[in-house]
Amino acid sequence: MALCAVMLQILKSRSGCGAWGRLLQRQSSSGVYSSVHAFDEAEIREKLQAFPGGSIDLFKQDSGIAVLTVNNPSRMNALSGGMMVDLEERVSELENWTDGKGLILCGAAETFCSGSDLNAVRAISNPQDGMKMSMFMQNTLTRLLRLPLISVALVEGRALGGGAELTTACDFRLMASDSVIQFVHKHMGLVPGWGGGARLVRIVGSQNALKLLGGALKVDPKLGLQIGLADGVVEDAQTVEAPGSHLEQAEKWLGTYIKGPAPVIQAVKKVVLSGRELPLSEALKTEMGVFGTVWGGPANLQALASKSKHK
Ligand SMILES: CC[C@H](C(=O)O)C(=O)SCCNC(=O)CCNC(=O)[C@H](O)C(C)(C)COP(=O)(O)OP(=O)(O)OC[C@H]1O[C@@H](n2cnc3c(N)ncnc32)[C@H](O)[C@@H]1OP(=O)(O)O
Repeated sequence: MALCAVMLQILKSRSGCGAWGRLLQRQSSSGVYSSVHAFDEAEIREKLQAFPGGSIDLFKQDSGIAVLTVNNPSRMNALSGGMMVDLEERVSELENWTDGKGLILCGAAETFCSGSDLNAVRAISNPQDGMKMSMFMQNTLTRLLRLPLISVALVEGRALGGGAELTTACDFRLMASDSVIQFVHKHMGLVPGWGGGARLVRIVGSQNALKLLGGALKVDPKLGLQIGLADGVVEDAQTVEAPGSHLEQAEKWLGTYIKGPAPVIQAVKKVVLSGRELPLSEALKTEMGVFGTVWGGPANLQALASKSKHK
């Protein structure tokens, strides 16, 4: 009887209508703030759209890897208000990409992102608007990190301020040899507001986060690797050792972790995501629900039929 109940839960979670299915759904496609928090998304969206320029470009590939590009090179890929809205829309598109497995977030013209566009920042430099932008960006970046895709930020050139925060909204970070990640917020009389502070603590620990924010330290690849902010270094395309462009190297690096069918890779991300975000008892239940989506599934049955050995 107990087994029947468990099976029922598995079947419910497969159809996405069980409690755990709902939990996962909520976790992956919702941000932090809603109308309950007096967050009026339409209002801030309209305000942000008054500051156009640049774009966020999405290129979904047959390989299951999408490339999301911050594109505003004349301003070192600073994020205009319009680009913030664009980013939210691209994240929505990715949430609905059933064949997706991986994501590379990069900047156009070999630099990552110089933070928010200072022209827009100057125009909305009052606490109320700042907090509304913070809620909007926290929602978007939380949803970016929660995508059922394994994501990597490819950092070339500079990732400054909000740009440094963007890098923390990916599962991994790869740095080009001359690149720098710098939380310059202190120099701007600010602290991170796009969720980058909270995420940074989880990535590098509170001691390192305090040093990076308090000192506005420049993180080069060596320091990045040392403190765990960087997960790898891409070689310059001109050097003999470099196996292709930075983007090709990032795709190859990511390829190791996304080999396999999309439902399995997405399940891997969901299990790690729930382990990262939920209390243990909830994470365990979520894991069981996700397990139910792949157990007896096509990839599982094929592997069982082929009597595979893992030598
Ligand atoms: C702090 C948190 C935060 C938030 O929560 O909103 C932010 O992100 S505020 C923004 C933080 N970022 C900055 O303050 C970056 C300021 N810019 C620089 O330090 C430099 O421009 C740098 C290092 C990115 C590049 O220096 P470089 O000498 O190589 O180039 P230029 O300075 O000549 O830059 C070219 C061109 O881009 C414009 N630019 C660069 N960054 C921004 C930006 N964030 N917003 C708007 N415009 C930006 C720069 O003004 C130049 O324009 P030009 O018309 O040619 O003078």
